Amino acid sequence: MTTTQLISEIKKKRSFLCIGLDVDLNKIPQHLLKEEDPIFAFNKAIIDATHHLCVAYKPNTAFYEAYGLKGWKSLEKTIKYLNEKHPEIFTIADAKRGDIGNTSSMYAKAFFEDLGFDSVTVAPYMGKDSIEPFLAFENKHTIMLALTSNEGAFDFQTKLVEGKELYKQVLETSKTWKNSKNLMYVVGATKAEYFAAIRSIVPDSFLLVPGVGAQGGNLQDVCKYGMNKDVGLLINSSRGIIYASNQEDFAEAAAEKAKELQMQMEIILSLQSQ
Ligand SMILES: O=C(O)c1cc(=O)[nH]c(=O)n1[C@@H]1O[C@H](COP(=O)(O)O)[C@@H](O)[C@H]1O
Repeated sequence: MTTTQLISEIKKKRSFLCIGLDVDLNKIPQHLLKEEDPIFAFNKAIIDATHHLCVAYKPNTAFYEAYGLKGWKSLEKTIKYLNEKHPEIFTIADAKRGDIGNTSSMYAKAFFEDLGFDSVTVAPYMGKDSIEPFLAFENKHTIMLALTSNEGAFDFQTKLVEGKELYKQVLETSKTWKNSKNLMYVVGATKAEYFAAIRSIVPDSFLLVPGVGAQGGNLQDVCKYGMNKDVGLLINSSRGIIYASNQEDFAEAAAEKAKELQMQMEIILSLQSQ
């Protein structure tokens, strides 16, 4: 999917919500465990109930890898279902990969070609040659960690390197890489006070913003400093939406939570256009 298509979908749906499909068999309604593929059954019900409210889904691969081959098959079925039924929805493989060049090329093939995701998350620690193999894919997007939502973000990302915070160095350097137009960045919703500084370095890039909901990030604060002329934000919530109920009504409960966020986004978008 191109960035232009993503922007037009945001405008159409009046939403920049991304729903995280982080499926934990201990948290899903127990009646689903009777299904042949409980993870896919859960995802399908969530997607069917929420697809009109969001513009992206983000399965975090850890939640599938943890169940071995079965889990990977559930991930495959989920992305296939999304691509066939909702090709207008942006898909993110949250895998946080990145390795020496030839290995990164294989990761990129796995997520972009074999599975058919629109994007994949990567970690920048190994530098340029670990990220450029992902960027080489046309109309695919590489979402690089910039300033993460967790407490450990302060261990390295905000430390001064040659007089400048490391996350700023990462953002600036990444702009010099080949095909950097295919980059998006992860910035945690819990770090709202950093958005203005981040936008001054990457004014036009999309930011994937996790940390709203279960981690306590605030949507209004993020939008105030993080939005650009194209919106430029994908706000992710995983547990806050998909585990709204663990009973038979789980999909409707998830849709209600998604609707709450979408309505707040609609208000923010209408204020922005005034
Ligand atoms: O790359 C991510 O998506 C990510 C980066 C980050 O800084 N913080 C963060 O929480 N995430 C992911 O975003 C999701 C957040 O889930 P909830 O806290 O349940 O909404 C998880 O899949 C995390 O792995």
